[in-house]
Amino acid sequence: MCLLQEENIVINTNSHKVDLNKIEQAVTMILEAVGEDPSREGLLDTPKRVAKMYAEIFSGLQEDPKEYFKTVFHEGHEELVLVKDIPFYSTCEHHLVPFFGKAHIAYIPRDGVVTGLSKLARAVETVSKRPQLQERITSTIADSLMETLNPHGVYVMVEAEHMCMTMRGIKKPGAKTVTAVSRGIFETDDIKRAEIMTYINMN
Ligand SMILES: Nc1nc2c(ncn2[C@@H]2O[C@H](COP(=O)(O)OP(=O)(O)OP(=O)(O)O)[C@@H](O)[C@H]2O)c(=O)[nH]1
Ligand SMILES: [Zn+2]
Repeated sequence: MCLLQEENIVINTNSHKVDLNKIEQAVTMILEAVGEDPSREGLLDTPKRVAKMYAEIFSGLQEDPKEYFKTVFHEGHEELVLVKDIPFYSTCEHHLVPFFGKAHIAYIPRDGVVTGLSKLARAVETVSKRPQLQERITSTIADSLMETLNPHGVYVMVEAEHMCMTMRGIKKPGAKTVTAVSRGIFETDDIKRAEIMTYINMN
């Protein structure tokens, strides 16, 4: 999230600085390099817009998803909690094009300690807003939850379509990548894992 904009530096809530000037110069160079004329009317503000866009889509860099899980409630609930179909948009670190889809996050609280439901979605948002790999989104969320709430187990599944596989390269629109990470009890308990799959697939 952007707090301040002074001259050409955007300062995020985490004090991470994004140098808008530098991005603008780079975008101008890219436009020139591909044979465009950056001074034509339609492109005049493009470097500025792209710089603002990068500040937004990479705002999760140096934010820590674990911060969200400090919001806890003592509810005595020791059964499954699942927030599913959390939409996200991220950026493939290899090609800097989007990949997007849904995340499903499940955990079984220990000692009745639960976190706010929205915090699970906030963690997805933070981790997505970085140059990323789908596998890393999945494991970072699972490990952050394990380290902060110390639940009996965590299961995270991410389904996504990668535009580097659809609009370019191999060009396979519709191909979906599914990544899943099990921690704690979900690593060993096949029935508990199967239960989550049932809930995830349920309308
Ligand atoms: N494991 C993993 N691979 C990804 C992800 N996003 C993109 N990739 C892959 O990263 C690989 C990069 O391969 P390279 O051979 O270095 O790059 P490239 O020549 O552009 O590859 P092609 O996409 O096959 O044209 C590609 O196979 C992409 O599909 C991701 O989230 N996880
Ligand atoms: Zn890619």
